[in-house]
Amino acid sequence: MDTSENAQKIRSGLRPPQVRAAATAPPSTAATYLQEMSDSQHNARAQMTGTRTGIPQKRTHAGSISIPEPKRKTLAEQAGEPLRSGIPPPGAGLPRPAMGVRGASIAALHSTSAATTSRRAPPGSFAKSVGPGTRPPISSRAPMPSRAPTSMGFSTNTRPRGNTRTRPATAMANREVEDQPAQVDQKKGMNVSHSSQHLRNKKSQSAIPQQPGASHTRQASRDISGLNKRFEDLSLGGQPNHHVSAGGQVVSKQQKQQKQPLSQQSQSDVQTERTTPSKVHQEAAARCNPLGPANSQGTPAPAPTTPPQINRFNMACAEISTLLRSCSKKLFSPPKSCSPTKLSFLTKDSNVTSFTGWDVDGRLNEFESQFKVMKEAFEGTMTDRKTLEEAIDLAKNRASDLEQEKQRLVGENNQLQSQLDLQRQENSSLQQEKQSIGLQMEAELRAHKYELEDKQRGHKYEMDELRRGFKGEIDELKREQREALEAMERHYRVELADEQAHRSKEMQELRTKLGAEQQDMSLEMLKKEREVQEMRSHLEGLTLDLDREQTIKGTLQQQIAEMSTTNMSLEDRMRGLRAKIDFLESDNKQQSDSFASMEARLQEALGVAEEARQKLIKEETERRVLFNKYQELKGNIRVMCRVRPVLGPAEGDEAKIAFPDVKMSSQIDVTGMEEKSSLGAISRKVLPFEFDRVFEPSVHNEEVFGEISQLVQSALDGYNVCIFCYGQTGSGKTYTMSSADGMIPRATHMIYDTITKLQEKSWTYTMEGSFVEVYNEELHDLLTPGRETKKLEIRHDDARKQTAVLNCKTVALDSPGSVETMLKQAQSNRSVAATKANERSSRSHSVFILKLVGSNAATHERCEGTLNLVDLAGSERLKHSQAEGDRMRETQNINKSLACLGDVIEALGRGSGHVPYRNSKLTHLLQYSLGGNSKTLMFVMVSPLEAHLKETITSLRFATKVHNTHIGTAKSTKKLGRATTPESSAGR
Ligand SMILES: Nc1ncnc2c1ncn2[C@@H]1O[C@H](COP(=O)(O)OP(=O)(O)OP(=O)(O)O)[C@@H](O)[C@H]1O
Repeated sequence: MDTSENAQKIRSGLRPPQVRAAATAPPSTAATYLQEMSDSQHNARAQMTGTRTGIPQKRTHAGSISIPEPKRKTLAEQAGEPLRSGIPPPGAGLPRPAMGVRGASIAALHSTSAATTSRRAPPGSFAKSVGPGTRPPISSRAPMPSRAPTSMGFSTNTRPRGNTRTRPATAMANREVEDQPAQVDQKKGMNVSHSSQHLRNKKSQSAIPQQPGASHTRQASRDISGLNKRFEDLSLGGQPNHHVSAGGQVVSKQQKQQKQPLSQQSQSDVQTERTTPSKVHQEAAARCNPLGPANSQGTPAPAPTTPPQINRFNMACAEISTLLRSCSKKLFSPPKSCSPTKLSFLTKDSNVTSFTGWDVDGRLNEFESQFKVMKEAFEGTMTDRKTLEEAIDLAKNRASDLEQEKQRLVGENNQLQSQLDLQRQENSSLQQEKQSIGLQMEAELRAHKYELEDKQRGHKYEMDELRRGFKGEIDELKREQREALEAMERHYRVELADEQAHRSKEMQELRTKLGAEQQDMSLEMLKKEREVQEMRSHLEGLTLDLDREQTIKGTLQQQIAEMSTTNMSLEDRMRGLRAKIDFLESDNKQQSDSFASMEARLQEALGVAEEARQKLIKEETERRVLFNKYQELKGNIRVMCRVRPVLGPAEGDEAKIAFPDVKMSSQIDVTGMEEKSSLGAISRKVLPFEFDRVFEPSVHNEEVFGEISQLVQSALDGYNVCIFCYGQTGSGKTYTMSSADGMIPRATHMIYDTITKLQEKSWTYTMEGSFVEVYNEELHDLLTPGRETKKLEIRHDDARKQTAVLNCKTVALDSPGSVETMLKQAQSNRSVAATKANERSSRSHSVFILKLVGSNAATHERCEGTLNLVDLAGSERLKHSQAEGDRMRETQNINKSLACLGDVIEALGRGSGHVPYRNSKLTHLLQYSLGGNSKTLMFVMVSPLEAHLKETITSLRFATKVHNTHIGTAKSTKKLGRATTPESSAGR
């Protein structure tokens, strides 16, 4: 065996022999023993590892095996296997990183050597210790008398059953005692503590069997233990951060963290150094040299707090210790018989005949080479020891400082511990107090709970008592309430019945009253209907009477004509008779007879004529009565409307005025102003107005007068008649009233005609006219020039129901031409008065007063009537006045007079006892022509222009208000000389 092979074995886990043992024991014998012990140990450990755990092994350390161990072959089986020479190449089992031995624990080294030499070795390794040949007899293996018959029996010692002491004292036992904790620690991944190492040393010492060379072994063990102890003390004293493993190897904290890879690295280093044994010395020198190149070779640097020389020294010591331990184990191993060299493990299949025996020389040479290497390393280490003593001293000083710090900390710790004890005592007292309070509270809670339950029971009992008590009271109250309700119900039923009876009685009374009222109303209705029927029948009778009278009149006129004819014939006969008388005078007797007959006939004719005249007068009286009644039936106040024509295009647009009532001509529809609704739509309403007669623009004054001629006749018959023309300026009032063919001339002409005709009936009339103006509530005589006029005063004759104006000129209208003269004079005077105002006619009321006084010589009747033809001021001044001074006064007076006229008409319509005639000059002047026996006609004049539409509507509304007024029945002012009135005449 060469040097490299020895070095390889040293790094693979073979322990260097103990120095003392190596020095004392014979080299050959010691080498043989060591080699045999090592092989046996490897075999036994391999078997032990595989059989003891029985679980899949994993490599937790450099020497651990992580793969399942194959089934252990028996020695007999291994003996039959072919011999395999040499140690398996490194890394044949598991790959191992290349690492140095530094930092690897001794246990790891042990495991590594066991794994590499025994467990991982091929069966041929057993041949090195056992040999492939025939196994020597057991007696030849005297050094292991107490060993188990087979290696399997060794596995029982590996179990922690405490039978290691009873195991036969063999080198295997010693190895077992040393390796087992290390292996366990390796499996746990822990470092072996100082005490455990010390204990193992003791165990190993106690486990050494009494065998030859035991004293040397014990001495060597003590030396190694002492050396380890010194190294460990050195490590502990100089490096607090380092621990000593089971083999005395120093492991830093950083190395702990890198334990696994370091272990693997150490394995790799061992494998590497097998091939280069010369590096051992170099490494040892490097380890001893603090400034050596060890760190530069990738070795993990020690902790910064540890001097590098100390680390290297510790590692070198650990390596030395490892080597010494290996040697000592070899020394301690019991002597064995020579192991067969280069033989396979002995198995049942082994060919025992080929066993060649034990190679003692080879093993001895190997041991010697190892010893030399170890000696050299030891010498180098010892040299380094001296170099590192100073570092050790420093470490000791550091240890002393740390010891002082430790003492201080211990003191503080004791102080804190005492405080902690006090706190604990206090805490315990508080806990006790808490417990006592808790108990007290529980007791109080229980007491309170019991008290509460007692009170609840008491309250429940009281509640039951109260409930029972109240139940009776409630029943009593319910009964009383029920009785009260029943009493109230009876009472209210009685009241309800009374109320119903009372209401029924009232209903009955109301029904009776209502029936009576209905009957009264029915009777009233019947009475009214009868009155209407009577009126109608009376009207019909009057109409028939009128027709009859007219017929009679015609007949009488015819009779008169006939009588006139007869009279003429009679006169002719008289003339003939006179001629005949004359003839008879000549013929006396004959003539006398003819004369007498003729006289008789004449007297008869005169009697008939007188009778006819009397009848005619009587019929005229009856006609007046009937005519007045007819006028009364038509109404004492009438309203007629007249629309003037458009004079030309210069006047502007024409308003939309319609006359829908073609037959009666009593309605006028005026399309009103544009109105804008809330939605913005523009519309115009059609406003209908109804009057007694409506005259279209095409109607002339002649036709208009035909309607008022009856009123003129009434005036001739002795009634007061008032005809107004109301309307805005330019509507045709003056045209209607005072124009050449207006109402005034036509009335006068009619009156003249009528008077002439009435003369036949013994009626003679006197007609006087006056023309006044009401301006600013003052009367002005239009027939008197302005400078000559006097203040006019109104005098009323209540007896005659006539009005006289003092200082007013009255013109006797004895001819038709006198009326035109009067009208022209009035117009002339009005123009003179209007010198300061161009529109005087529009701002004053003109009143033409025509008094008619008639007398009937035949009947001695007398009648006095007044015809008032009034041209009112323009009505538009009512609202549009913005005048000042005189104009404003004019306007105010016009408004006042027109308002008073409306008030008077309204009062007359209501039948009020007081009629405000005196509120204005106009109404005061016309007092006896408005109401009473008077007859009133109002013409509302309407302009056809769109521009005057608003005033037109206003005028029409005013006229409608007047039209709805009914004035009492007119009475004739006729005074007969014999107190004959038309009514009395009619009655007759
Ligand atoms: N029915 C008609 N036919 C023809 N022309 C008429 C008619 N009515 C009125 N006129 C003419 O219209 C004009 C105004 O008429 P008139 O003067 O009568 O109005 P008025 O209201 O009486 O005036 P004022 O109020 O100023 O006295 C006159 O020129 C008149 O000739």
